Amino acid sequence: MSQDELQTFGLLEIEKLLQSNGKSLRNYAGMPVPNKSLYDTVSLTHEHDANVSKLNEEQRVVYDKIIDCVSNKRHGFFFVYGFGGTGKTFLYRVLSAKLRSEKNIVINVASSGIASLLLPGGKTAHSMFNIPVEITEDTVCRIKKDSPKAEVFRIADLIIWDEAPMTNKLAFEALDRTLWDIMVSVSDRNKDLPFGGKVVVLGGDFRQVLPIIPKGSCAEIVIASINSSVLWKYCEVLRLTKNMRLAIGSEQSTAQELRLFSDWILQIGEGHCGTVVNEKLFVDIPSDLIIPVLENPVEDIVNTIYPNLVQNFRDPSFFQDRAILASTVDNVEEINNYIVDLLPGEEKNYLSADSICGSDAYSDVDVDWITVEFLNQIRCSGPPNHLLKLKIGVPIILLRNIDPAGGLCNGTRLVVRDLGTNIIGADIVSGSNVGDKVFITRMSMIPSDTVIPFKFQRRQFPVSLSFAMTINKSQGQTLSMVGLFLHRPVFSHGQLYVALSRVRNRNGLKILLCDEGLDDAGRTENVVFKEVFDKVKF
Ligand SMILES: Nc1ncnc2c1ncn2[C@@H]1O[C@H](COP(=O)(O)OP(=O)(O)OP(=O)(O)O)[C@@H](O)[C@H]1O
Repeated sequence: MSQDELQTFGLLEIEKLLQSNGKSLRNYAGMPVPNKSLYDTVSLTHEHDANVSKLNEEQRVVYDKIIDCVSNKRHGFFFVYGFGGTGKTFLYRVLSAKLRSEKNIVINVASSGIASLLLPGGKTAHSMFNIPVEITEDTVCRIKKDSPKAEVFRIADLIIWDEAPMTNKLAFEALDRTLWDIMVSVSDRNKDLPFGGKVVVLGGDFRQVLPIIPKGSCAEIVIASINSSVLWKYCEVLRLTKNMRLAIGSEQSTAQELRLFSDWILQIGEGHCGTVVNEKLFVDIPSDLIIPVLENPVEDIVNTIYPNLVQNFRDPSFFQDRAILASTVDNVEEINNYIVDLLPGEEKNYLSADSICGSDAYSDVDVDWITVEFLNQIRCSGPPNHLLKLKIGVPIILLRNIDPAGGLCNGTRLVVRDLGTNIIGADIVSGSNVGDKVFITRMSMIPSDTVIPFKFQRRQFPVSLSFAMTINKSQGQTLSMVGLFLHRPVFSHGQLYVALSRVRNRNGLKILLCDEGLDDAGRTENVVFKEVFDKVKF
């Protein structure tokens, strides 16, 4: 490589890092800029040309509408509504390749870290748009109008936001206000348009888990969804209904079997199958999917999903593609602790350092009363527990986005290889960087749990065991073997659908039902807030 090529290569790498943080070399006076486009326009053109002809009719309609808006500099707000496998990601990739090959700027984000890894140059929406964790009707994103990030949004041609239904509508409204503010200074014509006149494409599936509202009622959760937002009236819903995952590759008989399975899951997602008893919806589970309870339900599901655990435990691929899912954190912890105790090897216990945050005044809480021991006992969603029990060879899941570009985000699964005093070595087993060896250090985490009336921080490794995980945590994961532990039935919209749709075929699914109080053992409760579908207009 010549000196010039080397310099261009180095500058492009720096520019990529800067752009992933919403900045650019152009924002720093005196810095040289690469004399080539950040994207390899030739290979993007090839990628686009190879895939555009494969788009099915529905995908083509969406593609044409969006390209038309961007090419003619018209605003547009779309929702691409399709269940898993209908080719949303494929479509986003073709769109991004087309526009980037023509030097347009495309911002790809997703609500979760896992989904963002599937998008070209994807980031989580919260980090890309600096959306505050605590959000109200008046919130704006933390982006200054004269900042480099604002400049990127000013010139962006398309924003794609995947898995939109799981994000609170207030986050989209905050982005709308922020873009309005940025764009209105460019042209007055933007002042009456949503998102300041940008072309914005949201995507996802309303059958999946909706925004989390701690202890929220059906009405509260439906009202927090994007399709209850004031912005929704500007949105054009574009539907994808053809399952492309099944359409390609499978033999006829297998495809037929897969289709039946996929249709059953969709019916469950929409609340169209089952029996209503006392205003609750129950679904019959086919007997061949049920794990019989012999004595101890935990032992029964572990033996089914992790057969010959102690012998297979050293096989690096054993944990790669399987997990037990449960609806509550208590059940998840019970299963994880049961398994880790069974395994051979020295156990290492890591304790967190917990402390009350800053000098915030809590008018209704006596801070002196809050001891460290009390903080240690708090178990909340987000940070790990005070005590983390690990052994070499166990699977863990990340609880924070550490390095999304390196495949380390909230939801990435790993297998522990080294347990140091201040560092954990692990191999990535899911997502875009499978096989990479990484090191994880402790970090301070502040729970955003609004049920706790004060703020505290926990310094701990941002991981938990992942033999079992909550259904909500599994959204976005693809597994080949799933054991669904329904000791307590699901309690919120979309959970049963998400749990059942983690596997690609029926052979990979087993369900243990032991809902206390249910007379009929072959059934489980399903929760579907049908109101959320009523608000999707076509
Ligand atoms: N038009 C197409 N031609 C060929 N293959 C396609 C097409 N559309 C999608 N696929 C393939 O079908 C599979 C499912 O598509 P994709 O992952 O884009 O769906 P999705 O809607 O994003 O699903 P999920 O929500 O589960 O991620 C992928 O393997 C993808 O490459």
